This record gives sequence, structure tokens and C-alpha cells, in this order.
Amino acid sequence: MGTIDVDGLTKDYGEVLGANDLAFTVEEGEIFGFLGPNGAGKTTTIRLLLGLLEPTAGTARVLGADIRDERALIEAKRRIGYLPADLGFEEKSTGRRVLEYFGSIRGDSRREELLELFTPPLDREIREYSSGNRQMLALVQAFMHDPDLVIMDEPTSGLDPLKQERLLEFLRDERDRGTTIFFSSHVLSEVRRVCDRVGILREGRLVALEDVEALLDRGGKQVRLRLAEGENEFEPIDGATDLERAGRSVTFTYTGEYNALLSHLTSYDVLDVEIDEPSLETIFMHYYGTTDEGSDAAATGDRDEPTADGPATDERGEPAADKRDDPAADERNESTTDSGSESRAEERRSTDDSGAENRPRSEETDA
Ligand SMILES: Nc1ncnc2c1ncn2[C@@H]1O[C@H](COP(=O)(O)OP(=O)(O)OP(=O)(O)O)[C@@H](O)[C@H]1O
Repeated sequence: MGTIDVDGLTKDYGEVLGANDLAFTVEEGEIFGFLGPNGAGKTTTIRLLLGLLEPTAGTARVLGADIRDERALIEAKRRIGYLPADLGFEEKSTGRRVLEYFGSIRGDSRREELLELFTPPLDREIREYSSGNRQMLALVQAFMHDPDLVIMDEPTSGLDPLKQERLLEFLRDERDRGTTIFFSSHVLSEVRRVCDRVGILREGRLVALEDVEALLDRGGKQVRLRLAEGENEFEPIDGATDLERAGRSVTFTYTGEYNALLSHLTSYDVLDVEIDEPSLETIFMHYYGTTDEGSDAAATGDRDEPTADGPATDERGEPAADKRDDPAADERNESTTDSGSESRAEERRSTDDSGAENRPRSEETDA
């Protein structure tokens, strides 16, 4: 049994399938990257795993607890850290009060150690925090009770490059201590730097589950050349696709061996060479024959199969209902379909003796 076992997990929002028959396992002690463009269903899946949304079909086990079993999930959550996409801290509270609150519920044995790495201004009110400071506070909150599993929704967002680097290094160290990390992202470069395996999600469906290296190999490398004046012809090499030439610049995607490429290039007068990892866009191109990066295409489930000609998207030209554009949508959804809300209230009652009135965080953060 894995740390997370997902089995046929489906969330039908009515208009769209936020998760469509997902099945995968996250093994103990790995960093699992959950990669997909905006609207692919990453947040939906995470919220299902934490009991914040009720599945339409299928289920998952998280640290052995069936997500449909409220009591078992509440118990499991004591060993889970969660960093949501929308942090939703109580704006008038200070960072210190937030941490004290969470510490009183779940423990804070690693708080001081984490505050050396991530440094939110603890005595200022959250409403004065920059987005990076909010993110750092959320990171301390997610890890300070030394959880066995940490689920993070786009954890690097808002962090400057130095802090992002620090976080990725920290995640590798956590993995080495045996913590299991489930981490959603739409940035391939960060996923490749820390994750052992990656699941690619598109329109609610898991379309690939791979070792990161295998994923990158398949996507090919992006090669850009600048040729010297007079180099008017460039013969494509085996393994090169999408070759384009503009003036003296040549670009192509290459899936062959480096040595073959380098010896091919010696036949030309080359002024400059850049070889980069494939973009998420290129990877999507590989898997779906389309570059739909960044779209918030609605998942219409088996109503539209992906084809070589184009995406399985909602072609009506209407934007899908999106909770970010309609904050009330989530609330409506939770109040009508989320049987977990009662259990969250119960969890607070049973663990929170600091009084609910001045709770320094939102429901979302308090997963
Ligand atoms: N409460 C909701 N009601 C209706 N549709 C929703 C709701 N929440 C999400 N959706 C839709 O479900 C799909 C998946 O959304 P989700 O937020 O899970 O994607 P995501 O991969 O996390 O995107 P992002 O990277 O932008 O956060 C989208 O089409 C979205 O518009």
C-alpha cells in the first residue's frame, strides 16, 4: 500500500469534470510531482484527497485512511501537512498567532528550525505580509508538526528565486528524512529538480505517470543555433523535429544522443548553441499533439477525447466555471456537496480549546 492510493477518483462539477477517473499511487518517501496547466484539476484532486471535497465516484486512501471515512481521515490528518493554493489566513492575526494556533492543534516540534529557513515577519499582521511572506508562513505551518506526508498546491508561488531554491533544497532534505511529498505545479523546471516521479494531469485526467528523467527524454531537448554568415543550408539530423529557420537562427526539438548532435554541428560554422530542457508546452505537444499550456480548458470528461488534431476541450468558447473568478462557487460547492465540512468543525471542536472566535486562519488552511 502506498502513502496515497487513488482509485477511480472523480469529481463532477456539473459543467466540468475536475477529476476524471484518476488512479495512481504515491509511494512512501518519494516526492511526487503533480503537473498540469491551469484548470487541469490539480487543486480539485488535492482537495478531494484532504476530504475538503466529496468525490462523485471512486476513492483514495491517504496514510491508510479512506477519504470517505471522516473519522479515519481526521486521524490521518494529524500526520499530514497541507499548503493550499489559496492561503486565506485571518488578515488581522499575526504570523506568530497563526503558528501558535496550529501548534496548539497539531504540535510544533520543528517550528524554530523552520523559522531559520523561512522567515516571515512573525509580529506583523498578515494583512501587511507580501505574498512571499504569506507563503513562508504557510510552509512553516505545513511542516512544523513533522508530518509524514505533506501535500502542497503550487508551493513556490510568490517566492523569489532564492527562496524557491531554498524550498526545493529543503524538500529534497525532507524526502531524505523519509517524508512523503505530493506537490502540484505547472512549472516543469521545478518539478524536474526535486521530484522522483511525475503525474501529468490534463482536463481532469492523468495522461502520464513517469519517472522525471523518462519524461524529459521523451519531450526532447530544445536546440537553438546561431549560424555564421554564409551558412545558408542546415541539414536536419535524425531525431530532430519542428525545425525552424529564421535568418541565421535555427531551432529544433531533438530526441537523439548528444554526441550525434555535436558531431553533426561540427560540419557548420556555429556561433552560438543553446540546449534546454523541453518546455511544458513541448511535453504537452508530445502527449497530445497540441500546445495548450496555460489554458483553463474545461474538462468535459469522455465527452471529448483528446485527438491528434487538438485538445479535448470545451470548444464552446465560454470560460469554464472557475472558483478563482467566483469565490462563492467554492463555498456553494462545499456547502452542498462537502460532507467533510462537518468533520472539520468537529475536528476544531475536539482539538481547539483556544476558542473559535478569533481563529487565525481559514477553513482552507486548516485542512
Ligand atoms: N467549485 C467549482 N465549481 C465548478 N467548477 C470548478 C470548481 N472548482 C474548479 N472547477 C473547475 O474544475 C477544473 C479544474 O480546476 P482546478 O482548480 O482543480 O485546476 P488546477 O489544475 O488546480 O488549476 P490552477 O493551476 O489554475 O490552480 C477547472 O475547469 C475549473 O474551472
